Amino acid sequence: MNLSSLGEREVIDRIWEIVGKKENYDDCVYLDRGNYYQLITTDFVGEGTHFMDNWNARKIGRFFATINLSDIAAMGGEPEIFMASMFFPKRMDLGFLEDFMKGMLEILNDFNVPYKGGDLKESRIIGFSGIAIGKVEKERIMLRNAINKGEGVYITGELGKQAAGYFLWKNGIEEGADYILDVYPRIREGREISKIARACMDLSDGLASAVVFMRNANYGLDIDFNSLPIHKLAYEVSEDYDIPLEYLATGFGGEYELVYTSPKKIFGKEIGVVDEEIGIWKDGNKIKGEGYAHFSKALDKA
Ligand SMILES: Nc1ncnc2c1ncn2[C@@H]1O[C@H](COP(=O)(O)OP(=O)(O)OP(=O)(O)O)[C@@H](O)[C@H]1O
Ligand SMILES: Cc1ncc(C[n+]2csc(CCOP(=O)(O)O)c2C)c(N)n1
Ligand SMILES: [Mg+2]
Repeated sequence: MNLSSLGEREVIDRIWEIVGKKENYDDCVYLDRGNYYQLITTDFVGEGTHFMDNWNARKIGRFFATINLSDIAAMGGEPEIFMASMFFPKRMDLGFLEDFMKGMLEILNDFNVPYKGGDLKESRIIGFSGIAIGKVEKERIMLRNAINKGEGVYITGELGKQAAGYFLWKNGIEEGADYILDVYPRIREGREISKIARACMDLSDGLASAVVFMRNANYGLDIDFNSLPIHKLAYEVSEDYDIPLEYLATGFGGEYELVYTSPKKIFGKEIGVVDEEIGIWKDGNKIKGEGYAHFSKALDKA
């Protein structure tokens, strides 16, 4: 059986079956260190899947550091150190590596996170695997499933810009790539949000995936599509290329904004409530889809 007939989530379940014990899905692993939790997260980006070798290397570096720090932000934490393993083909120009490092360090410097080394290997494609370690006060940790009935659902930033960028790029408009890479770690927002909110995740795979991942045994996110903050580029791309706005705003992902539930708004916009009624609703109809999944054929068709 090949991986595309299973899809990303099923493959991860198979991994845990082999281990024989299942860890909770969350943005970071958290370890009890006495009076705080240590947060550990790893994220990989690779050529062909997340970027192409002719894209702006400095922006790829910024993107790479951002997506790794983003998982610390989603738990309400502060990043402390960063490490990176790098894979390069022999043919690659040193200039790409130099520009990549500049971009990566720009983001790390914004949060005073020291780069502590990693690993370097020859490979057929360019790839980067990061490890970010951070910490959060015990009473401020935010978990995906710690939602409570009656809380509001909120989001930082806008949806659909990266999806729009992807389809522009796919249609020959090279600048589309810059929109895909234009993300920023919501560490400062996460720190503020964690003073009040208990449930949060970052949007790597789209808002539809938050609906799947943040539900618990009793409640979930009840989201009103018409209240979503959608980037203007998504409206334009939806119109110009005849791609459903619902898909661009909820099904593609790559925004790395924070979705959180809370008794009150701290940052961003209210988009729904925690309720027994679960889903993203548009004019009485539930929007289909569960977000971006690796190994799936969805993007090939788009
Ligand atoms: N190789 C793996 N082995 C075991 N668990 C895995 C593996 N890859 C991913 N997972 C688990 O699956 C979950 C991934 O869920 P999800 O993709 O929502 O998390 P994420 O790290 O925030 O995402 P992303 O990679 O999209 O930024 C995590 O809890 C992670 O530990
Ligand atoms: C060339 C190219 N094609 C498509 C995309 C979009 N993209 C790739 S993976 C992903 C989901 C999150 O990733 P992950 O689950 O790995 O964190 C998204 C939105 C891209 N960035 N570059
Ligand atoms: Mg995450």
